[in-house]
Order: sequence, then C-alpha cells, then structure tokens
Amino acid sequence: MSASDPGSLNAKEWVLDPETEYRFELDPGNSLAVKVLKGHAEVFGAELADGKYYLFGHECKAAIFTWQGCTVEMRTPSTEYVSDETPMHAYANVHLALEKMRVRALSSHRGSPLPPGPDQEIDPEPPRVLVLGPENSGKTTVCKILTNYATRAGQGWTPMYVNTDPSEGGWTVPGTISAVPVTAPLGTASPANPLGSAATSAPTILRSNALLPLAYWYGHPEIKRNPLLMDRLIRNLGENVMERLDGNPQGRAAGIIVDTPSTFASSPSSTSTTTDHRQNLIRACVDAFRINVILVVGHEKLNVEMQRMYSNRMTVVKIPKSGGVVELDVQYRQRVHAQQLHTYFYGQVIAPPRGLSTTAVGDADFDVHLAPSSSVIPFGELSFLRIGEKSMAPTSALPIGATRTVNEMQPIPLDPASPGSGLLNAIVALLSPPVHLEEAERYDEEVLDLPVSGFLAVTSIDVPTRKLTILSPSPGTFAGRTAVIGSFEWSEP
Ligand SMILES: Nc1ncnc2c1ncn2[C@@H]1O[C@H](COP(=O)(O)OP(=O)(O)OP(=O)(O)O)[C@@H](O)[C@H]1O
Repeated sequence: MSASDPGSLNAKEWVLDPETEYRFELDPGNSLAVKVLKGHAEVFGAELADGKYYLFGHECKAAIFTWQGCTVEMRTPSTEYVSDETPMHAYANVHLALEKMRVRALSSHRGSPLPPGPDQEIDPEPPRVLVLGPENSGKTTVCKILTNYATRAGQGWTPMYVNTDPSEGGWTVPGTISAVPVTAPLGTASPANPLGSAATSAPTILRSNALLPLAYWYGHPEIKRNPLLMDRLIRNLGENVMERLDGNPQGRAAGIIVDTPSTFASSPSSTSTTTDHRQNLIRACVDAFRINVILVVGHEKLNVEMQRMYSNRMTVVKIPKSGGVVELDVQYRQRVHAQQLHTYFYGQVIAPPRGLSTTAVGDADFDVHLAPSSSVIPFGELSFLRIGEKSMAPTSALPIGATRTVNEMQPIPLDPASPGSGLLNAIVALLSPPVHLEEAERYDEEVLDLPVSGFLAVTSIDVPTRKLTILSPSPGTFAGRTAVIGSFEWSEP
C-alpha cells in the first residue's frame, strides 16, 4: 500500500494491495469522494464502477476492499487507515456455500439434475440465513456483503433482505422491521440509508435502485420495551415474506438473509427473563423465515448456545468479526435516527468535498430534495393509537400476584386534545387499510397485523379549533385511516 498526492486540490491516490481494505470514518459535516483509477474495489460487497466518483457523508464509517489490488483516488478523508487483516475470505466462503444451496434449490425446482455434492437424496432448500451477534459486531455489514455478492453472482438472484432491528431504520425510519427483495447491490453512502435507498416521493427517474420495502411498525429502538409485540411483528413479517416467495421460484431460490438486533445475543448482565425473551425472539425468526443457516458473528458463548439449540436441525456457523467495525455510541445512534427521519421527509444531500463540483460527481442519488406536505386536519379525521401502556415494564417484572390493567398488545385510542396523548411532535406510522371489510371478521388486535404504508409527523395541535397539523411525504387524505404512535419524536431541522 502507498499514498501519494497527485497534485490536485485535496486529492490523494492510494494503491491498495490485494485483499486489503482502506477504512475510513467521517466527522460530522465532512464528506468523502472516492474514485477507482485502476483495478477493482468494493464497499461491503457492492462494486465501485471505474472512473466514477462515489460520495460518502453524514458520519459514514466504511471500508473499500479489493480482492486483486487497485488504485483509488480520495478527497478529504477524516480518520483513515489500511488493513490487510480482513475476514473477507471467511465471508466469501459463506457466500459460496449459500450460492451452492441456491443453485441446487433452483435445479431441483426445475427438475434438472442436481449439481454434484453430498446429500443428493435430501430435498435441496435455498439458504434462509439468520445473522446473530453482539452490539457492533458487524451483523448488518455481513448481511450486506452476503446480499451484495448474491446479486452480483450473475444468476439474476434477488435475495430477500430482512431487517428485524428496529434501531437500524433500514430503508424506512427507525422503529420498523422490514423486508425487501434486493435486485442490485446495496450502497453505503450514509448511515441514514444503511441498506441503500428506498423508493421516495421523488420522480422515479431520479433513483436508480429504488426498493419498496414491506414494513411493520414496532415504534421503539429497544426490544426490551415490548418483546411480545416484537415477536408478533416478526411472525407477521415472516408470513408475508413466505407468501410472496411461494409464488416466485427464482426469488425463493435466492433465499433470505435476516439481520437481527444485538439484544438477540446474550450480554453479561442478562437475567433469566431477558434470556427467555431473547431466545423466544430468535425462535420467532427461525420459525417465521424457516431459517436453515445460523451465522454467529464473533461470539463464542452465543455460538455454543445456538449449536446446542439448533445444530440438530440446521447449520450453525461462527464467523469472524472484522477488526474494522466501529463502536457506535448512543449519541451517534441518536444522531443517525434524527438524520433518518429527516431524510424520510426531506431527502438527503451529500455535498462533494472541497475541490470537487457537483457536476463532476453527477449522481442524483447524492442529491435528493423531497418536498413534504404539511396539512391541517380536524381531530377525528385520523385515529391515533398507542400499543400497550406508555411505559411498560415486562409482565415478569410485575410484583407477584399483580396483573396489568392494560396488556402489552392492547391498542389504546389517543385523544389529541388530552395533554398526555404524547402526540405533539410524535412520529406516527400510517397503517395500511385492512383488506377485509366484513365487520364480523374484525378483531381487537387487528392493527398489530397491518403493515405500514407511510410515516407522518404531528407538528402542531390546536385544541380550541380541534385541528392538527400533519407533515407527510406527499399530499393526500387520511380520512378513516389509523396511525400508531411509538417513542420517536420529530424535530424540525
Ligand atoms: N471493515 C470495516 N471498516 C470500517 N467500518 C466498518 C467495517 N465494517 C463495519 N463498519 C462500520 O461499523 C459500524 C457498525 O457495523 P454494523 O452496523 O455492521 O454492526 P452491527 O453489529 O450490525 O451493529 P448493531 O450494534 O447496531 O447491531 C457501521 O458504521 C459500519 O459501516
């Protein structure tokens, strides 16, 4: 590896040896532009095209890896270093094993002879992978690399990426769990879009890889707040995903990759209650997505636990953690949540670093301005609900003999006129309308099973005139719709 200054303002050339990666962290307000001058390079499995500038911003932390060696041009990096110790070989081996499963599953579906391999007599199954690991172990990065390698395999795979980490945001806003069939490699330009860009209200011509996620609203960043609700939402998401894949053999063969929250891994302070919740939620994922491969990222104790629980019916493999994964603190995660919410309504701009013009970068993905709509609606046009009590200790934490007056899954109507409604400046999820209209078919907890069609912010409440101001991605009517509050707040930038 070597670095030299080619003379132009702020630009540096790096020559990366094969199987090394250039790691960087951006400070607030900084951006980085990268261009591959020679050879091939990738960011978490997504290949960088030759001669094109890629921008990174909003405190992004990532790595540019090369298998064969390359020369890259950088502009204004913050923290930067090159490492020749990466777990990419191990990850590539996992990818190859998953690829074999895909090919065998598709061959079997088409009735073609199976490629050679053990277990010829077993009905081949596509890979349905659960990725587990503690906080900052690089789970999301592993999921992205495996998904990106699948989309680049040249077989037309569209693996289903499932995000069950509500603190992550994925393609929507934090507080959701979601799934999307991925058609092209997922980018890593900003932590506000950790899984690349989703479709927006901008004209589609502006977005090259706009994904339309299926999302359910949990409403909080932490799982411990309402594990029962989380369990139900995971099962709903799984049912919906499996239904979609059933009618699509090619999509089904591409398999599923499930990213999980770090609370699914044990922590030294785990009590038996949290262990129960954690194991129940892992079981919910295993059942819901018919998991047949568990990958444990760099955590021996969890690996042993998973081997004990699941190795009799599926493959459980421990994979190494990358030394490049950055420890993200609470303040950083809160800044990312605010940035994700802001990006959802207003889009996102990453300004090129000094010395580089916007036209030189020329990629609309880095320059998305959205115009949300602010509408004043009467109380009652939109029904608001909270799921469970405002602050909810787990049932197991209640004094012996005590019972709840409100259970964790109970939808509670909120009155915007009541000062304790919590609606002012709240982010709420607008639920999709129920599909069946027969009154007899309706049930109390129906709202828990409805996916989300968008998100709104309640920006003001005028009790005397009984009117609310609502910020929404596009204009429209909310009459007869239901919105569910969580614990995320909106603040105007
Ligand atoms: N090799 C690397 N070099 C530089 N940064 C990296 C590398 N791998 C991961 N990162 C960064 O480290 C941060 C944490 O990684 P990631 O989100 O994958 O971990 P996680 O285990 O999913 O996190 P969480 O604790 O939120 O579940 C991210 O900002 C990611 O982009």
